Amino acid sequence: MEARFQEILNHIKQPKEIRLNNMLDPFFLGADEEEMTADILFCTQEWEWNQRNEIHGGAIASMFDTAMGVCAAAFQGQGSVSTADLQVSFIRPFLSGAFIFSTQITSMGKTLIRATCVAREKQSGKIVATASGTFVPFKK
Ligand SMILES: CCCCCCCCCC(=O)SCCNC(=O)CCNC(=O)[C@H](O)C(C)(C)COP(=O)(O)OP(=O)(O)OC[C@H]1O[C@@H](n2cnc3c(N)ncnc32)[C@H](O)[C@@H]1OP(=O)(O)O
Repeated sequence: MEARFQEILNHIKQPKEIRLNNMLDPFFLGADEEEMTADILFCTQEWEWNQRNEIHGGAIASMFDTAMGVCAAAFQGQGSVSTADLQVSFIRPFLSGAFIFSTQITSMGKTLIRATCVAREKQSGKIVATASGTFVPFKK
């Protein structure tokens, strides 16, 4: 399973051009295949700041999209996915540092893959945001 995650992360970070997934720089920490859970780390960067030097909500939503999308693709086993919907709750501001995004695939359906994700500040373990998302295997 680790090899599958690394393959997907290398694939989405591989292009030389400036792309959002390259810039967010997700780092795989670990996964449990039976439980369909995985942890992905993001280290905050200055370009993600808003006007108060917090991480912009759009960047946080992108981290959730990438974390859950990578998990959906990895546990699905082959190919890629598209995001059908994404809901985010911003609980505490993301200040500088590292954040662990823990995804749970809650349903691996015939057409839809449903996921939830909890983001915690690495240093304190405090929950800073939660999200849910729906993903569809990419058919093109
Ligand atoms: C000029 C206009 C420009 C407009 C365009 C720019 C748009 C930019 C949009 C953004 O990107 S904003 C960034 C994304 N959103 C967040 O980071 C919001 C994070 N969530 C919160 O701060 C609160 O949940 C929220 C204000 C939305 C709701 O208030 P609550 O009453 O539910 O929470 P509360 O005020 O009790 O704060 C929750 C926790 O956050 C902590 N907190 C809040 N602000 C903090 C802060 N600044 N620094 C450190 N901790 C902070 C607060 O201490 C508390 O910790 P504890 O539970 O441990 O006590």
